[in-house]
Amino acid sequence: MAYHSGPGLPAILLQVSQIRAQNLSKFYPVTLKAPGFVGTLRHFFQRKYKQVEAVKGVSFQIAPGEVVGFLGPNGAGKTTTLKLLSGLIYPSAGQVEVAGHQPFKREHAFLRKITLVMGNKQQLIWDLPAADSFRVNAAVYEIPEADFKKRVGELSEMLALEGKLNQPVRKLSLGERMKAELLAALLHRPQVLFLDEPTLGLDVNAQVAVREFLREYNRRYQATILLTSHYMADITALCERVLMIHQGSLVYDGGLEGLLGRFAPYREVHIQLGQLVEKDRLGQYGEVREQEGLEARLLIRREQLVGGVSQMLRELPIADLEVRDPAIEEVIGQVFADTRLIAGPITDG
Ligand SMILES: Nc1ncnc2c1ncn2[C@@H]1O[C@H](COP(=O)(O)OP(=O)(O)OP(=O)(O)O)[C@@H](O)[C@H]1O
Repeated sequence: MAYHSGPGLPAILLQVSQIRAQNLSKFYPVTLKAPGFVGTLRHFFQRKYKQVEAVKGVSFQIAPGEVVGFLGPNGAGKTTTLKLLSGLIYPSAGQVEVAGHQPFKREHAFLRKITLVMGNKQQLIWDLPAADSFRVNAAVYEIPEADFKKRVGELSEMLALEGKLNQPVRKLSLGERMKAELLAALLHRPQVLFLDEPTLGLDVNAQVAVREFLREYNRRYQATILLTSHYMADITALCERVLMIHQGSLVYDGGLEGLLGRFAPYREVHIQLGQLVEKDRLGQYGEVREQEGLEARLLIRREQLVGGVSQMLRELPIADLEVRDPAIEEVIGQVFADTRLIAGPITDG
């Protein structure tokens, strides 16, 4: 059995996996219907189906206590994978094991160990105070009264939600509501957290608060977290390792740094000029991304970097020059815009 060996992972974590997917696939049957009345009639008598291959032969393992980012463009298969891992849907093929259970069996012992939070769905009852919804969760998960009170106190302090739990959920701000959703989802103290866009739509301060809470929750309870987010700041702040999925297939499993190295076909060159140079002239050395006064930022393809930089130093009035990796957001955008980049082995090596 192969284990992930990402950078900085303590050796003890390499011995077991909390989440294991092996050739995991999910195909959804969808009906095909030609447009118009004739199409509807034909569809009524002779239904035609096609398979949407939402997840195709995905394999990975996640060790206890790891926080892993799950990246991919819209429709890539992230939510479907999270639903497979939390047992909401049955796999079409392959194996899946989470916390020692086969998720689709939905055993009580399994449900006590996991939670699934979807940023676009809510479980709290709109017209009731969050505290009342927490009571429902406590009953479902059979949490003893003393533990319940202790956990609500502890989590509401970590989430800075004190004083907010006794008013109807509809009166909370979006950020407070999301934090209350997290509190409800974590009352049974799950070991494995599947988080689908937990910061969706939140303002920057609330995003930071949720991020810090998740980091602290992971540290305090050694919880395993698999997290999707369209905000790269969530991923860079929380995850050393990322999985990237594209059109249902896993295209990358490794460190964030390795993702840059593998997928960024260019590097960023920041220059400080001694005197003004026209943009057209700068453009001869690379793609000018920004130019303001004497400062400019260019993208130069990796294979042309050494030659390009030496030429700039020879021909331009350069006062200072620095070569950096491009921002991870730009890299991801580039990967998804250019699918040729994602053919090849899955590795960060
Ligand atoms: N119940 C369903 N029936 C049919 N097709 C589905 C169903 N659920 C998802 N799909 C399709 O499966 C593919 C993967 O969808 P999924 O929701 O897993 O993607 P995603 O990566 O989570 O996307 P997003 O970032 O937009 O949420 C898409 O093509 C989607 O249209």
